[in-house]
Amino acid sequence: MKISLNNIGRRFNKEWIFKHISKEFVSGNSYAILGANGSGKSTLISILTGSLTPSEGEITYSDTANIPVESIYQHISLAAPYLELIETFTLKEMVNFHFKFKRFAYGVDAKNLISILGLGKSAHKEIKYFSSGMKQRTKLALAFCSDTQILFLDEPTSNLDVQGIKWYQELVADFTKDRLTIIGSNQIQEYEFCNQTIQMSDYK
Ligand SMILES: Nc1ncnc2c1ncn2[C@@H]1O[C@H](COP(=O)(O)OP(=O)(O)OP(=O)(O)O)[C@@H](O)[C@H]1O
Repeated sequence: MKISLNNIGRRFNKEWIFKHISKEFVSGNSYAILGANGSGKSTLISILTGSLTPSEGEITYSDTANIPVESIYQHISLAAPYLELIETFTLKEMVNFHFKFKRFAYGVDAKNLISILGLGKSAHKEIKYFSSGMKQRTKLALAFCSDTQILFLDEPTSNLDVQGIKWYQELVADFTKDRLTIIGSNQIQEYEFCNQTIQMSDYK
């Protein structure tokens, strides 16, 4: 899988957030999109996931053939602060619902996903009663454990404690092989495994 950006720029009203990004993102690699608060990391991720259009430039997705932007959602997983879980579902219902649309990664099923999460005791608790860290773990586990070629993580360790960060790093080791992983971050512990970095300040 390859995502190609050709001279991409995005503005909101008259303010250009970034300009002239030309870059290829290729499976088997992990990319960290880095920059200060408000520098445009989440905006770039929204363009890469196909949920926001660029103001200028072209984005193309290709595997064995080109994939139209309207279909790319089938190939991606995303965990991000602005992506909400369904609060009235229990954890078990949330997992079952998510995997109506995505397949489980190799070797994972609903039962051991909840065990990977370490939330077996909360399987029948509604998400609205979860702490912010429990919600973040749930978002991450759903994204990592889906059988998708592209994994997007925006601020993946927000709300995680020290143990949670270690748990996140174990998921990275277990579930990013052969995938295209793209992380929006300004925390080293989230992206130190990435072999490529993109600095938003280079595109102002
Ligand atoms: N829908 C929108 N309308 C207007 N401005 C927007 C919109 N979305 C984002 N912006 C602006 O774009 C800029 C980049 O925001 P973005 O959320 O991409 O930054 P970020 O690098 O992800 O920040 P953070 O590290 O704080 O999450 C900010 O100035 C923000 O106000």
